[in-house]
Amino acid sequence: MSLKEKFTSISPAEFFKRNPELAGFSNPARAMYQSVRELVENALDATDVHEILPSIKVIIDIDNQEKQIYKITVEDNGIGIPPHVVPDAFGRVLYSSKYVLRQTRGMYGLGVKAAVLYSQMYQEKPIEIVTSPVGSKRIYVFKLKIDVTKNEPIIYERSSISNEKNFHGTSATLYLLGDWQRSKSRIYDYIKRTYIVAPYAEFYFKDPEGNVVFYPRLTNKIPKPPEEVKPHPYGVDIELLKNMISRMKPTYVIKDFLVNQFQSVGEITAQKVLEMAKIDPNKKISSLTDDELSRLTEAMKKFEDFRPPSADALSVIGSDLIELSLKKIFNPEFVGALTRKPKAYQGHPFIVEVGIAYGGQIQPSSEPLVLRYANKIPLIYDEKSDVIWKVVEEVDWKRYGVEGDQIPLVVMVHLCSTKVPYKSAGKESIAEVEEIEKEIKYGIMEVARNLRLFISQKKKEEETKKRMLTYLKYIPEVARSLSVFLADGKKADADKHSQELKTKLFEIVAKKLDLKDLEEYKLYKVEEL
Ligand SMILES: Nc1ncnc2c1ncn2[C@@H]1O[C@H](COP(=O)(O)OP(=O)(O)OP(=O)(O)O)[C@@H](O)[C@H]1O
Repeated sequence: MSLKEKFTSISPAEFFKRNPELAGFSNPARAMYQSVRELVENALDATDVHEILPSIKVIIDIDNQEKQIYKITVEDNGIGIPPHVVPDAFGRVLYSSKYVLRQTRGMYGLGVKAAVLYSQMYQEKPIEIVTSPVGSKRIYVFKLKIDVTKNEPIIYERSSISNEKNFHGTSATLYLLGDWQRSKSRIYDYIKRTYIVAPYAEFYFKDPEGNVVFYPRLTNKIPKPPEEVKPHPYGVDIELLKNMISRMKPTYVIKDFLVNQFQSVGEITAQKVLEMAKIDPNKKISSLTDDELSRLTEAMKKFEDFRPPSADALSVIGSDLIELSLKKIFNPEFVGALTRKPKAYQGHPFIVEVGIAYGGQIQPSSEPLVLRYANKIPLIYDEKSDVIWKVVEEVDWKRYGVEGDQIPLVVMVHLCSTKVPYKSAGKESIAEVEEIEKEIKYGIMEVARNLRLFISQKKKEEETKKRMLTYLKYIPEVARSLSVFLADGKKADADKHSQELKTKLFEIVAKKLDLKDLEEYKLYKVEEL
């Protein structure tokens, strides 16, 4: 037995090739779903974040029936990709344009590369990218794979053609070992739920069985795009400080550095923080010792008077769009939505939005249908381990008037943040961060109160209607008896009195019951009641 270990290091590409499940590629069905997701999310980030109304095409074909190899193409009308970055964007793990403080669907610089790695593990065709940046006179075509050991792209083909029609956007085609039957419902769900929060987008989807679904654009109103922001002092650590300092002029003095490079720090605040950290405000950043950096980090965390992190980096969906979509998709009786005020956790700003739909054509079920979203991405898998599910499950829906074993209830929650605390790189569930959990709870309670009002109003109306219908049965009889009494045996008078009395009695009862819509009842025929 040897007591010696052999040490080596591996590249990030090798790491994710060895552990594909960490990025959501645990089996052919999940891999197929995840690949569609990564491509669609990149397509949306390339459009709505840049105020382009998205037109997105997703086409899945079977490429080799026997081996179950599928061809997945996603095409967008986004900003396109400059040709010199295409190889790295698709062929170098942890290469991204999204490592900035701004809300985007992408975060890790991994998604599409994880799909390429999985793709090349079970079949030989490279990924094909066709792209043209906005205003470009050429359309660029690339075919590439990833050199797993070196974590760099291997380019098989690079060419370009003239861009006659001013096309801008990107089309990416991947071949991969998949399982359509087992991923079908999730992929359909994913596209539909993506559309629910992006009704300003249009989606064309063709599945490998040849079925086509088209989701039309419902509105041209596109939510305000997120802006890039500076870091907030509550979010710093020693490494972040060192990293920022290494990219600055060495002669920069620490006070100016704090004021100019962070949000929520003015001259006076900087002065106070530096006093707390016992650092000379005029000291050059390049000469700060490790000990001083550590004291500074602590002071920044402890200082209580910073303004909260700016929400400019966030882009909400908005309550009107949420309501519009829930109405259109579920055709409910009640719909309500709200966007909460910005809050922060660990220096990261976040906003929670909630939408509730109830009744109408919603399919009743023993549990509410929970639609979870993070930075506009629908989360489909791992529902039960998500903080949103936990909060919805803890709500006592009976308190809000939702009763019965089968309830027609949809609860949608959207969390947007510059840093969504996902539980894994596959981005399927959100961790339990106390501040976020609270916001979700308050958001749901607020909309649910309107639902309670609606339900109790509806109940009252139903009860009133029942009572009215009961009175309607007696009115003709009472009117007839009274009219005979008033008419002293004259038949013509009796008929006249009866008619007048009926109208009068109807009015008295309706007034007493505070009925608004009388026309409905006038149409009832007593014999039918
Ligand atoms: N359709 C597209 N249009 C424009 N740029 C794209 C497109 N697809 C990919 N990119 C660029 O390639 C980069 C890498 O994409 P990738 O999916 O690997 O990671 P990401 O989206 O940055 O993060 P994540 O791993 O969280 O998805 C993106 O940051 C983006 O700049």
